[in-house]
Amino acid sequence: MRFHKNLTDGVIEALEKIFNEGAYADRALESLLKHNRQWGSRDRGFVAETVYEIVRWKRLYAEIAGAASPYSRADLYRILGAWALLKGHSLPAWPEFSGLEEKEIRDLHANLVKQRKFRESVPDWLDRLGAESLGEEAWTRELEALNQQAPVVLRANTLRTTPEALRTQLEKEGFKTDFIEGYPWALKLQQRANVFRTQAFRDGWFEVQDASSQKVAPFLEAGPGMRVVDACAGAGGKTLHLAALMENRGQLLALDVYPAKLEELQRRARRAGAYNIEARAITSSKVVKRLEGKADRVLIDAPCSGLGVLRRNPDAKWKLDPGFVETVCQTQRDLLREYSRMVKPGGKVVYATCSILPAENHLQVAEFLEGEAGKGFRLLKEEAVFPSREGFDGFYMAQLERVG
Ligand SMILES: C[S@@+](CC[C@H](N)C(=O)[O-])C[C@H]1O[C@@H](n2cnc3c(N)ncnc32)[C@H](O)[C@@H]1O
Repeated sequence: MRFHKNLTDGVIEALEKIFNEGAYADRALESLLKHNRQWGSRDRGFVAETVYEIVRWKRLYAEIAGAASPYSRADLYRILGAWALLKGHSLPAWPEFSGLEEKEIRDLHANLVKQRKFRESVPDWLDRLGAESLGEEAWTRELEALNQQAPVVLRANTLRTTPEALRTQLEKEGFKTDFIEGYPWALKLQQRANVFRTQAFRDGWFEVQDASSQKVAPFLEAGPGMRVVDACAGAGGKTLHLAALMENRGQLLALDVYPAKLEELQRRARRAGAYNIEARAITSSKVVKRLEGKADRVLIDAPCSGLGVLRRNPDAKWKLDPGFVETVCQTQRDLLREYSRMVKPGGKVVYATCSILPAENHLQVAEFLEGEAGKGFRLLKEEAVFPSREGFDGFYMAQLERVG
């Protein structure tokens, strides 16, 4: 591979924003690519992949490069150089890479990877928390899986098409996909690509949605004609799937505390041809109170640590802290208690997270069921999805029935 200075400068600019200014990796990249429209698709691919690789393996490469936060440009270039040498690329004779010796770097690497926290690049606190929560062996396995690059998975929107017709259409547009056994609406791209420019996307034939995430809406068993509340709807990943499963019939209320997310949801709903969705911002506790005992189904896709989706958001490793995990657990506790009341007797609630931590998952549900608010509920089924086993994101879902 030949390095081009304008591209490596772009990589360094994005890393500075992500590591030193706390920018989200996807946003930093989006803005960089927007400002460099002259880059061709290969160049864009190089920049995006290099940034994500370095974000994913930050701790390992920073240690090898002897760089400490906040990183100077010289630090970041040394990190980039160490990454490139370990990938087998030869470095151009630029002053930014001077002093980087391949043998020395390989020796340092061989030594560091003996420790999981360097090999898998995680902060100490997270490594401890994961090992304490899941056990050493399971945590090692999950961390390794969470550091793989995620495949691009689409969900065929059955309000507009079928998985088979979508596959044919995408092939016509130059994108090869495979069905995934056990995931009826999922198509996996054979090669990573930007599918948002396709006619199929513009026509609302699919959403990009990980295979594990596609399990959540069916878990709620919502059908046409029901009154369904998606209590933490965000930009609507699960809401759109629910609308399709409800065949556009019945009422689907999408709630969230952030109106901007709901606006995005409404844009997506129009494209998807989902017409039974009503988006409502939670501006006060009254919004939820008025719905008490009214819904046939309630989905609580709770805010969480996001530890199950680190493959997609590797920068979360560096942005999370123990305080955030504690706060989010408290929020989950509150939401489970308050939002479950929206379901009517005989109705069902699904509590879901994209985390693999028991404290956010089955322990949270067990605590709810033991408490006062959980007295009228019973657990019908639960499923924990682990990236090492399924090859997709980590998720958890529990289906509860209101019996009293
Ligand atoms: C895991 S995300 C939901 C993702 C979304 N369901 C999807 O499939 O795309 C959690 C959502 O909960 C929202 N949230 C946070 N606090 C909330 C609260 N108190 N009540 C309702 N929603 C909340 C966040 O804004 C975020 O959109």
